[in-house]
Amino acid sequence: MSFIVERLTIIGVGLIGGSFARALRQAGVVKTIIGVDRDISNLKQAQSLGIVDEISENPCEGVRDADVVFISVPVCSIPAVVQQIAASLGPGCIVTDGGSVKAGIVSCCERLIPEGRHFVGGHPIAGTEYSGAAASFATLYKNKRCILTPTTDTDPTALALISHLWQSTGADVCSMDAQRHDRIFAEISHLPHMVAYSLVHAVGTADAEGEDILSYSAGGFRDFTRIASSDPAMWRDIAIMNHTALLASIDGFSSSLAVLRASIEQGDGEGLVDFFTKAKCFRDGIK
Ligand SMILES: NC(=O)C1=CN([C@@H]2O[C@H](COP(=O)(O)OP(=O)(O)OC[C@H]3O[C@@H](n4cnc5c(N)ncnc54)[C@H](O)[C@@H]3O)[C@@H](O)[C@H]2O)C=CC1
Ligand SMILES: O=C(O)C(=O)Cc1ccc(O)cc1
Repeated sequence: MSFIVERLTIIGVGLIGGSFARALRQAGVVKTIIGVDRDISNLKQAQSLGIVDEISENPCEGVRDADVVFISVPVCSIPAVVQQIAASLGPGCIVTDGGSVKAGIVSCCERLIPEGRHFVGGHPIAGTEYSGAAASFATLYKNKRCILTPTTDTDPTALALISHLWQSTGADVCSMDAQRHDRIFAEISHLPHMVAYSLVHAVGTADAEGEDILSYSAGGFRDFTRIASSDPAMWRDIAIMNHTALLASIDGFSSSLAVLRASIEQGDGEGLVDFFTKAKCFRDGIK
């Protein structure tokens, strides 16, 4: 077996960190995996499930002698974790992350990483509405995209190693500018989560007569709103950190909804068919 990495530390052994560990272990490319998490019961469960070999509640202790550190905690906590561990990173150590927002994280973390250590921003485009180590699984990243967001300061060897690790999980790796990443994912991921949360919120609170409206939900409502079961703290952080791009996406969505509302108000059947046909074409074109 040829290891690419001797010691990998995962800070935040939840769905994303736990799945990264499981996939790399299955691929046989990492020798020892150390898990760090502030939730000790989650951490012990990760160890008993064989996701990590060693555990620590102390991030500075956990990263000692690590070759690679993967940070998979909610996005607003990522720079704080990097600040906490910075002085404990050994020479040549590569720090990377799996956060859903990139520009703020990359600029903060590049500033925080000491000389001779490296940072590479990343985001696997795969997940579920579940959280915690027990929800993780080895095939989460198989045939899914993973986006890396290098800058002109990124060390090419560090970038190549992180890319190789993600490829070992079965992911298709590509690189993109962090600002562009945040604009794209505001539209295709963050907006849909906001719409799903607000739809369920609206329908749930519209039940003034106590008619238990939600109990009548059919497949369409359930399919469309699955992601509204996602972790609220994770989505609070994403909404706050990507607020500029997300507000622009919400405004675009509001305009689209206003066009639809006007067609309904005016009884404009042709306008409605045009609107639905255009949307159906976009949807049917997704591979
Ligand atoms: N859930 C999803 O579908 C996806 C999530 N992401 C990103 O991955 C990251 C992790 O998300 P999940 O794995 O879903 O969350 P999770 O809730 O399953 O796991 C996060 C873990 O981090 C721990 N944690 C939180 N703050 C910490 C801190 N300051 N120090 C140490 N441990 C801490 C929690 O106890 C938890 O075990 C987030 O940044 C999220 O934006 C990226 C792609 C998909
Ligand atoms: O559950 C789903 O379908 C998701 O969309 C998961 C997801 C959540 C956040 C990301 O940054 C990427 C993927």
